[in-house]
Amino acid sequence: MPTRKEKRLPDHRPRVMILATGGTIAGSAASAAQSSYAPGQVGVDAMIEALPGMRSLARVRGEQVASVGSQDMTFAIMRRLAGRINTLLASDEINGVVVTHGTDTMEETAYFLNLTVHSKAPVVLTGAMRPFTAISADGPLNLYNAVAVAADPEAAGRGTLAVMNDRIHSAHSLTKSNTTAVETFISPINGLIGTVNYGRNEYFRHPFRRHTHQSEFSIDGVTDLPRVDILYACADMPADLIDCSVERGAKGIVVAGDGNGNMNAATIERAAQAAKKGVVIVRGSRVATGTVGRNVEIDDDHLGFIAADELNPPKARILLMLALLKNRTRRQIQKLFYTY
Ligand SMILES: NC(=O)CC[C@H](N)C(=O)O
Repeated sequence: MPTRKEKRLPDHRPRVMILATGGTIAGSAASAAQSSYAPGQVGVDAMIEALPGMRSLARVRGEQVASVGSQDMTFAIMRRLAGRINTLLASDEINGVVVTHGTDTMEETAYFLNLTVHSKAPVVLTGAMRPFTAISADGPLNLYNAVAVAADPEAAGRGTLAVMNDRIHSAHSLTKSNTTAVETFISPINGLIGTVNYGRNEYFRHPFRRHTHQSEFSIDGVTDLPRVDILYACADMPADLIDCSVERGAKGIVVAGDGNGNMNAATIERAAQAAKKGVVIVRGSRVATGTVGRNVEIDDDHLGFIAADELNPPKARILLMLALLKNRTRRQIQKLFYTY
């Protein structure tokens, strides 16, 4: 029996746009076995040229949106990406989009796009842990697999995805778990969306939370996002970090709490005062797995805090920034954390 892909005639191949932003996938080192390298050096056309086999999956074009290591990713670039993807997918000329991206903040851009792209068409982030020039570079196969998923109608309606190391992750669950290993990405909350093996895709589930075409968030006409800081909790945390953020103009603070979103008594007191003044305090966790629930050891109802539920601190920050674009009550903001 011929497979679905073998039956496709060449001129019926789906059209996939690769939007490149830099990262290790475009990284270059002086030699093939060298741990120091510069991310974001190889252009999108060179990456496409290096993978002629990709053309059997899709008609592929590329655009260079940025050339940064993703530690330098900005909301300005994310907004530009979201705008370009919305335009491309509204035109019906593109069936799916791949975004090449550094891995450091891939989960943040993936989650931002999950909330601000309004289309069912596949949007797939990918990257690499080894530079383009390395021995056993992982980028080419990741890119090949990402194109296979972006070209696949079965990937549609599953929100923004990330394809790394043969795995398909949802933007909601994806997180980086190792500083250097190729198997760095995990989906610890709701599990994997699927797997992809040399362009053969298998899906296990749809994301449980709202995304993309169901999202109520829009960045049309938005030039600035409100400042939201992340404060990392630890034993004997200095409580005046809260005051510093408020003084610098933060409209919201996500505390990467210890354990189940905890912080010491002094920080709770300063955070409660900030909350009374209108700053939105979200309790997340510095722990990589598990959720943060309301009113466990901290009385959120009384203190006016929000629980991050399934979102890690950087994603909680993004949801809060978008939520603060409109006047919303604490109750409404908490509901967003249960919804997205
Ligand atoms: N593996 C990577 O992509 C890390 C490289 C770089 N720090 C980035 O995030 O772009």
